[in-house]
Amino acid sequence: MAKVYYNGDVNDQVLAGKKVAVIGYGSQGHAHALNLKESGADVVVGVRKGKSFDKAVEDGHNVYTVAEAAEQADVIMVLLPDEQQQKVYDAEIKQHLTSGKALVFAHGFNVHFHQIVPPSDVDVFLVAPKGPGHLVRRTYEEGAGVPALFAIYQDVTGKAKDLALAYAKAIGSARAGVLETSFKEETETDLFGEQAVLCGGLTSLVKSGFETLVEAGYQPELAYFECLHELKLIVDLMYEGGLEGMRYSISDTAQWGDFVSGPRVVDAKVKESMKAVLEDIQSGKFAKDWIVENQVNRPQFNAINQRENEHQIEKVGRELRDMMPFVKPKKKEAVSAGAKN
Ligand SMILES: NC(=O)C1=CN([C@@H]2O[C@H](COP(=O)(O)OP(=O)(O)OC[C@H]3O[C@@H](n4cnc5c(N)ncnc54)[C@H](OP(=O)(O)O)[C@@H]3O)[C@@H](O)[C@H]2O)C=CC1
Ligand SMILES: CC[C@](O)(C(C)=O)C(=O)O
Ligand SMILES: [Mg+2]
Ligand SMILES: [Mg+2]
Repeated sequence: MAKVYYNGDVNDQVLAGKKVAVIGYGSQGHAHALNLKESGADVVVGVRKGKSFDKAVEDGHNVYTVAEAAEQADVIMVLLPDEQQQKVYDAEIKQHLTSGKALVFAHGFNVHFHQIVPPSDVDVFLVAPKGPGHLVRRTYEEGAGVPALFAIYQDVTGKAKDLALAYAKAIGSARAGVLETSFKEETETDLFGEQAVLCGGLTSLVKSGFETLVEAGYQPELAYFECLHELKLIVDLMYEGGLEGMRYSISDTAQWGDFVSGPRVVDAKVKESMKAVLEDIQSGKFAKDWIVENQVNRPQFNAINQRENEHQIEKVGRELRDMMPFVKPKKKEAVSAGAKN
């Protein structure tokens, strides 16, 4: 079994006396900055002026431009959108990466795909929570945490591993378990997971199920409950007890349908498609396409996003969720076009 690090395995002292700059105050940024601060770390936030900046000030942080934060920090955690990182790194971070500092990421995309080439005299590592930033924050507040991966790309000081683990502990992840990986493995598995299963696979499965029922004449509200709302309740059981734990709670009829119909829907062809998705990630094709899409101001991303938001399942869902205040996002985790913090 892989070595899993927990709080008791971590030497906190390596973070003592170091200033951490959290660059970006979105989904991950706000969670890291608040958790680090409450764990006793010396934190500053670096972000451009706007909603995120104002929110970071409101949350009680010392907030600077990216360049000012990078200049004063020993540990620089880059929590900007992947597609923005190279530009901001070149303009505001690179010149402040003096010898012996640490450059840190929550996802290996830019380093692995050579968009950012760090200088050879700094530590470079990643601490990647395996969950959305708002849950990194929420679970920390509840006394728990989101598991994380860490990977060392460069260890100049000889302390990179200790520092990565101390960072992971300070954001709450060592309460749940921290595993060592490489930049390559983290980047490729994270991209695969979100595309094939967690986000892309799931939204396509949910929409296909919803459309199949509605096109067959069933009520959209019923299709929403069956194919989307109840999913959380089923996934919660899988989260707590794996597939077996979930199957313990469902009826034997459902379990039989799971066994005989599940593989008819997600069949060998789907697995072939998953392999093709993985190959595009491994070859760098996905990364190249995404970088180019951003260079031309995201025409496809924006068009698909608009079409998705107008799908019938979203309209029905908004109406139904308005009637269920208890499913509303906690605090300010609301869906909005603006800052994701
Ligand atoms: N979302 C997640 O839960 C996870 C993300 N990650 C990784 O974490 C990193 C951050 O992602 P995520 O938290 O989703 O990012 P978000 O999009 O939620 O937040 C980005 C932040 O960066 C700021 N920002 C954007 N562009 C600039 C700029 N040009 N100059 C200065 N600040 C800028 C935004 O400010 P503004 O409000 O002004 O736009 C915002 O505060 C990525 O590497 C991602 O892969 C890893 C695990 C999970
Ligand atoms: C599943 C999506 C994710 O990889 C994540 C929350 O871990 C992301 O990039 O946001
Ligand atoms: Mg992920
Ligand atoms: Mg990801």
